[in-house]
Amino acid sequence: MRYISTRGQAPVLPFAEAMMTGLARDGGLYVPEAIPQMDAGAIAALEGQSYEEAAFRVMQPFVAESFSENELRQAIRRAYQGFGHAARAPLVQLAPGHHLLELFHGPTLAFKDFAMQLIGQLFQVALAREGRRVTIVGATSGDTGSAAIEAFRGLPNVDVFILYPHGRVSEVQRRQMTTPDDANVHALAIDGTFDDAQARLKDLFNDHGFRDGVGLAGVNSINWARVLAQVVYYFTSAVSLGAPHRPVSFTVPTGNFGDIFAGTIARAMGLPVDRLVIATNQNDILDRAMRTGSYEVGRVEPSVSPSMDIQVSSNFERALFHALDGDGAAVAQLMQELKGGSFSIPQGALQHLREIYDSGRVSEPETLATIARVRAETGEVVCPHTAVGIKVADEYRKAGVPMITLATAHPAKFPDAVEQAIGIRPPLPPHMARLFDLPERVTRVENDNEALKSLILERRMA
Ligand SMILES: Cc1ncc(COP(=O)(O)O)c(C=O)c1O
Ligand SMILES: N[C@@H](CCOP(=O)(O)O)C(=O)O
Repeated sequence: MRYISTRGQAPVLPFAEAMMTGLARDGGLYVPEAIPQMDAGAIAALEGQSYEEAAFRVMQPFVAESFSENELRQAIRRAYQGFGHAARAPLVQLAPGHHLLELFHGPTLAFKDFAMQLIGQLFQVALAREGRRVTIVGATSGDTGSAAIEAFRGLPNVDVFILYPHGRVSEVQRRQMTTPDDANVHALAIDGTFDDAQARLKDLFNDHGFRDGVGLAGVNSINWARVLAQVVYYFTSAVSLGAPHRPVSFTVPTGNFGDIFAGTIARAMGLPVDRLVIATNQNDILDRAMRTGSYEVGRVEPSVSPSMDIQVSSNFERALFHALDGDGAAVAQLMQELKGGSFSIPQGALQHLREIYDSGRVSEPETLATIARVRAETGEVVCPHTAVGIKVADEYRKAGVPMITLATAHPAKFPDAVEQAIGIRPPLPPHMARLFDLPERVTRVENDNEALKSLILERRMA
């Protein structure tokens, strides 16, 4: 399996290289040249298997040229052994025909752990094999950062720099990033929004001299390996509700479009997915784009679901690439137009996207009201991102097609929002009991590439 860039001008790479590279050298995102297929028999055979076995079967064709079967199995075993639930990604029924897929049983309590724990393992195999070291720089609206720090802290051949928007993540999220005392971990609070952090990260990748000099690697969902690991739970949850014998739909709280794009890959591999529903908070660029065909960047407005406070949604580029039949030049042209603030999705591509995705937007009062309603009706306490998903899912539920809403984070990561909605502060699990007692270590940085480059050069342990 070879990986190509969505902009068509970067070297074609095998899986391990695409994983270590992050952003393609032409500014695009790596995608597989072809999507491996799973027929109905292979999908049905996932029934009753462990999460680890399902992960192996789903991912192996994508990575076979880079990792042996044994390397992949070991990496998967190590990645998920620390999860707090035997099923890894359990399903809970919310109402008849509506299920929550709980993706927050990993060490940092958000769905990011599924991919980050695995790529932490795969990076170690690849780095040891090549005797290399890398400088990971990540941009986060709260959850990617803590998951990356947890996966890479203390490793001798990796420095981790995480950029988060100052004052725009929850206190639990911030402390998860600022309290680890490992010398290779650097939390950086940028003066700006998540979009600014992500733009600076892409600038670093597009500065080839700097990139090559520090061995820059990325663990945001610009990294194909992040998307791949997230494909697995679409299969395991759908199979436990009757796939491949009946279709299911998914509603996905969406920001950078990585998680829902993983669902798109599951569907392209042969999983019978009826609808993939994009759920946004008030930062609703994706919902507007689906409704109007115009992708227009607005201001990032802080919300009670801060991890989705995103306007420039990285992985939408991957969806466009597929919708444009793999025309890298056309994608590059749209991304060029985006520098001016907007582009129009070509009509054929928009039609293709609408065949796969529905979308909805949830306001702040609606998010809080949904947390309260779910608590009253089911006893479940959900995080604000999950509440956004549940509200939109309810608009698209259909008789005979189970709806699975992705519960992307644990409510204890967002105690202020949950308390505002239901008057309860959900407790942190025991392994995080000391979070509020530990000293914080963070550096404020300007929203400026030269300042950022100097800081990284000064701090890395090369
Ligand atoms: C809790 C939570 N929910 C939803 C999302 C949106 O996921 P994606 O960016 O993959 O669309 C994020 C972060 O991105 C998140 O941290
Ligand atoms: N919500 C994310 C934003 C970054 O998304 P990624 O999936 O591209 O890493 C976060 O919590 O940081």
